[in-house]
Amino acid sequence: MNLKDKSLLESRAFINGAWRGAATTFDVTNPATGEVIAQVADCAVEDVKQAIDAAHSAQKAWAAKTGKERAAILRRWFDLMIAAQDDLGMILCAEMGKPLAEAKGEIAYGASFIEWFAEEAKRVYGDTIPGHQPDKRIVVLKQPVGVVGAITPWNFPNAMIARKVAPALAAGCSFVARPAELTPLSALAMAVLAERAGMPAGVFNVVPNSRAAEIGQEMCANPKVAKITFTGSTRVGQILMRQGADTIKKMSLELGGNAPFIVFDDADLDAAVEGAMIAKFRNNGQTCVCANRIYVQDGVYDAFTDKLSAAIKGLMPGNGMDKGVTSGPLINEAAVSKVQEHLSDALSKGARVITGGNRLEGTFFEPTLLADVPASAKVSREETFGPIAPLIRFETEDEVIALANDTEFGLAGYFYANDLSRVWRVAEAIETGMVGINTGLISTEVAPFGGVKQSGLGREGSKFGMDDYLELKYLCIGGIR
Ligand SMILES: NC(=O)C1=CN([C@@H]2O[C@H](COP(=O)(O)OP(=O)(O)OC[C@H]3O[C@@H](n4cnc5c(N)ncnc54)[C@H](OP(=O)(O)O)[C@@H]3O)[C@@H](O)[C@H]2O)C=CC1
Ligand SMILES: O=C(O)[C@H](O)CS(=O)(=O)O
Repeated sequence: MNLKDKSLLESRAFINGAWRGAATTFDVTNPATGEVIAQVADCAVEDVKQAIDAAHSAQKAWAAKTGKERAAILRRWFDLMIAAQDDLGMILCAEMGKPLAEAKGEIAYGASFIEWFAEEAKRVYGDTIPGHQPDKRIVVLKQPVGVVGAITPWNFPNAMIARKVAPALAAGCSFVARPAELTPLSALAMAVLAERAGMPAGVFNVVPNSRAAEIGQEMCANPKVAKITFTGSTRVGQILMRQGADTIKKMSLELGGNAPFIVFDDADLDAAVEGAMIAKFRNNGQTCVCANRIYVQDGVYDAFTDKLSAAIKGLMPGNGMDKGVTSGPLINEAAVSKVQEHLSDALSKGARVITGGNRLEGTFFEPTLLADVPASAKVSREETFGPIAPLIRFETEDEVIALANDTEFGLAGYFYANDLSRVWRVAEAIETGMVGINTGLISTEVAPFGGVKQSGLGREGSKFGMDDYLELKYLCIGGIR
């Protein structure tokens, strides 16, 4: 990697403000080439316990700082991340595979949460409530929950940590981050810059490791951990909830999705195609808010199919470091297998390939458009997490709402329509935490990101994002004469 600042490529753990190796290391490979790009300290449970102890020791002093003092450090961290955007993007592209431009975009997206919550840190307002008796005065305080344990996924190795650590630190919490084994380098680079920003020792800790389950067990069981924040599959979210039950751990969970993307007869088809391309193929289809199934109303089905097919043919899979590349590799063999499973299942149930459908070298896969997909196909019921766009034809609004909601997931949904009454009817009827209306890109730091049903608990980003890291304390003051 041709970095301007080579010190950003860190392979040690960051615990209590110090960099440390471990007894063993694990390899981090570039998914586009298979080359080993780093050998990273493989933290043991004992290391994680020490990180939790450090976070616990540091938290009270961190919370005792004023919101403005915490904000100043977070703001410096933001400034340093933006100044290092090119290097951080290159590290992210190398370990995760997304195209360099998209990786740099993720750095800006992740940094935007740090900027946003640096501002929110000064505005943790409580309440006063009129007393229920003449001598009573009531005040409601908001206080930080304490030590936060975080487990994050490989698909957004910078932004998924930033979206959690920023509100946590702004609220006065301390933080132990365990990044995905596949992509720890972005988290470690964030720690390099946190140290430079003047983050006190123990406030932010990063413990890379190759055995996620044991770290999750420790974080869930350790009484010094007040809260778990997790982004990943619903399966793992369920494991963490079970494990956290014994200590009533607070949980913020951003889990799996199965986003419907609906094109009505009155849609602007060119806008709908543009939105479908973003919602389906951003990060090569490896996002929890990707359009997983595309419903197209009868009257525009053929025209939309032709337009979308033409747009998909313009995508260029390849090494994310190369100019012009629009889609990187899938993250690993398991991801390729899931895509192939969904493809063959759909074809066996009558779907047709309009474009794509082939595995390429390594873990690259052609961006694929399927037509005439039945609602019973796996690709419309399970999260594909890859570059397959399945088209499902529908006739009526009621029919497509029922289809869209027929899933245990409820993270994001999208639809294109211009009739105002229809927009309100569908927006209110769709069972998701977030709805894109005439847009395929909804992720921003200013709005509450999160799902309903089995897509998670809590919200990240926006003014609501602080709530997950704060506790209400009710003061009842009596004897006032
Ligand atoms: N909602 C979202 O934003 C995301 C959803 N997903 C969904 O999850 C599916 C699988 O993706 P994947 O990355 O494998 O997601 P996982 O849920 O398996 O992994 C997410 C994180 O959890 C860790 N983890 C895995 N098992 C455990 C465990 N028992 N206890 C504690 N932590 C654990 C992983 O570690 P490690 O990777 O090191 O094993 C990783 O850091 C995707 O197909 C997609 O459906 C995935 C990513 C993001
Ligand atoms: O985990 C994810 O897929 C992200 O939450 C998607 S987004 O925030 O970049 O939309």
